[in-house]
Amino acid sequence: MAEKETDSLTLVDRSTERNTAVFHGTKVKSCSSLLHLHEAHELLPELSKTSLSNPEILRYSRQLVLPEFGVKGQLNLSKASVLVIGCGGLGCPVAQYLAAAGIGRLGLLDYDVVELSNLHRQVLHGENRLGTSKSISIAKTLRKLNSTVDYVPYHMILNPKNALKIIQQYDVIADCSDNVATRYLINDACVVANKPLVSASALRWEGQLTVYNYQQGPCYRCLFPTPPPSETVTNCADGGVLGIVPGIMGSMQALEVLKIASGIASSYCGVMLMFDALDGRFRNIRIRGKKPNCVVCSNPTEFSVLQDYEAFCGSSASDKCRMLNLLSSEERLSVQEYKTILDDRVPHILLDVRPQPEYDICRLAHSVHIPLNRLEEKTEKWISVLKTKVSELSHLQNKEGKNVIVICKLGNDSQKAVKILQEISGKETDLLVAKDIQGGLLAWSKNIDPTFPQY
Ligand SMILES: Nc1ncnc2c1ncn2[C@@H]1O[C@H](COP(=O)(O)OP(=O)(O)OP(=O)(O)O)[C@@H](O)[C@H]1O
Ligand SMILES: [Zn+2]
Repeated sequence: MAEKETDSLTLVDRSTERNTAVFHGTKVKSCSSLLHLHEAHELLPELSKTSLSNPEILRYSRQLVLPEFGVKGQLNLSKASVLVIGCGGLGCPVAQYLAAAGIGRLGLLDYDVVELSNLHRQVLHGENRLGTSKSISIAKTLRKLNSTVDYVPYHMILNPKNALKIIQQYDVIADCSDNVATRYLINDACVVANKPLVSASALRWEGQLTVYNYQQGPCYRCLFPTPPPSETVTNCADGGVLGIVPGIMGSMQALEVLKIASGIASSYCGVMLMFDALDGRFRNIRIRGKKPNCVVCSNPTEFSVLQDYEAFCGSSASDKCRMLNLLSSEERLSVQEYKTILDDRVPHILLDVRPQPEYDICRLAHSVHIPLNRLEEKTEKWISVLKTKVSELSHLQNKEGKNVIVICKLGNDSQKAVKILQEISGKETDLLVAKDIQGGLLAWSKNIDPTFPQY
């Protein structure tokens, strides 16, 4: 049987690929073909002229026998360089599969350090890496998986000053970042440097993927010329994410990077993959082509000075917790001031406006719960729920009215809630005096009660 299958390998196609073995995958029947690569190699010395070494042939054998990939694909991959920007939920699977597949050089860029809340999805780090650089952590882990890859960790933030210089040094760029300012920066630098950009995102139960600036396809700005309002953008810390979702999207991203780097075209130029993990559904949708008057790709040579992306997007490229400032300082309490209110037994209601799942995780025992989205509805039903809660506590009446102190996780949603309460209060005179707690429950845990959980 082994002999028969060895026969089915066409070993050298000298007319087109000198010194390169070409395997006719349609004839290679099963994974036992690994054996035959070796047998063939020993039997026919011509094969040793391939640029793949014996250990490489063995290591990559299962992908070498794929006719669409083959030795040529492997050699292309081994000469290719990929920059992974963001070493988090997407960056981990991207880096892992590219390293395993035998990419030549792998740039790993992230300014951040590993946190405990990263580990459910950022699976190349580990408990022993908490507080250490994410980019260096990935390089360390992957050196154990494939020591032949050239890993280049960059423990730094990608910014307008360094982006072009770094991106120019790589063949394909993978955007595994998590904020809009960085996405525009990477896009613009890729257009200027003329690099294909494989871009993915994952949040909650959903993922998206597409390839920009590739084969005359659109760039990110062609599709999204202006950034979304910063208050509408959510990150994983606020919105949540199931770890497997970036795992799936990052694997898809690695696949498209591999196809481009090995010389197989990507399937996602002008097409966007939409993944819904709750429904278990993948959909491919056609997206708009290049925008003729796109400010970057209509004239990339003019666009050589990268701009201030944080100002352009109205949001930071590094802060995980965006801090809103919707209230005046008189309308806000520090956690220390709130502690004094508790100690002095000042009458008040503590209104927690976090979503139900977060309230289920932890809460201050005396709090009353109405999620912000319910308050935002401002329907009669929810106003009356609020009024009932307040009136139930009528003995808490102060001279000025009834104190309602609002708390959330970080002190952003609580400000929005105070605004709504003020509006309601304006209509229903004498109802309440609303203030929020700066920094929310995270500040409470950090500054007042270290036993209170952080999440
Ligand atoms: N401009 C940038 N330069 C370098 N790294 C960046 C930049 N923007 C984002 N990143 C990195 O991209 C990664 C995105 O991954 P992900 O969203 O899974 O992680 P996270 O930000 O640690 O998560 P969480 O929001 O739960 O704290 C982060 O590690 C972040 O530090
Ligand atoms: Zn464009």
